[in-house]
Amino acid sequence: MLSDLLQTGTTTTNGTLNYGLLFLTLNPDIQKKCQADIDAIVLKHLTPTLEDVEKMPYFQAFVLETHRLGNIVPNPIPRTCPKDWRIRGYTIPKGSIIFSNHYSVHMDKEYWGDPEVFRPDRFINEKGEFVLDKRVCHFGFGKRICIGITLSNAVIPIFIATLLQNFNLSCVPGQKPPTTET
Ligand code: HEM
Repeated sequence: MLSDLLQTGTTTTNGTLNYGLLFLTLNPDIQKKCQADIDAIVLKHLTPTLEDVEKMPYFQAFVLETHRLGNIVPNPIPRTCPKDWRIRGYTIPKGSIIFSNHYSVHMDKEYWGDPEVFRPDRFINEKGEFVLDKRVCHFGFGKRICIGITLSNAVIPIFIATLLQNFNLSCVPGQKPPTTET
């Protein structure tokens, strides 16, 4: 059980942090806007807290966009249908293996318009507020949703906000910039 928690928790959190730092490095303007959000709320000699993060609309939008485009768990654990199930005119027979496809939801062109673009502003409304979009389903759904949500939602923003408060991230001069291709 402990090894399950360690494995599921480390690869996902580590992967999301890697993507977050990569997106910031490749998008200096977005990085500056995140730093402006952090500097407006957190005094220089203090470390950002979760309460602080809740007051940073652009930074929250940046974290959600990292989950969307990072697609750390594109095809989660398959599930077995426990009984015949009818949904929207379809019958799913008992015993069917169900695969959900988070990647297709996160990259749906019809819904997002420009899914390939890293654009935190898609989660900011006209009043400048952060708007959570439940289409970003990186933790899964329903009864078997990820049990590490609270931990990840604390670790990821605080880790990145603390780094951004103290450092600027940039590509190494004279070297090819890193790529988001795997
Ligand atoms: C960014 C970080 C994370 C992401 C994106 C993520 C994503 C997911 C997803 C998509 C599922 C499958 C949900 C479903 O089937 O509908 C899942 C399940 C799970 N996650 Fe996470 N996870 C993250 C962090 C963590 C952490 C930090 C832990 C533990 C400390 C953890 C423990 C688990 C466990 C044990 C399950 C299986 C739950 C079950 O089957 O009932 N995850 N996670």
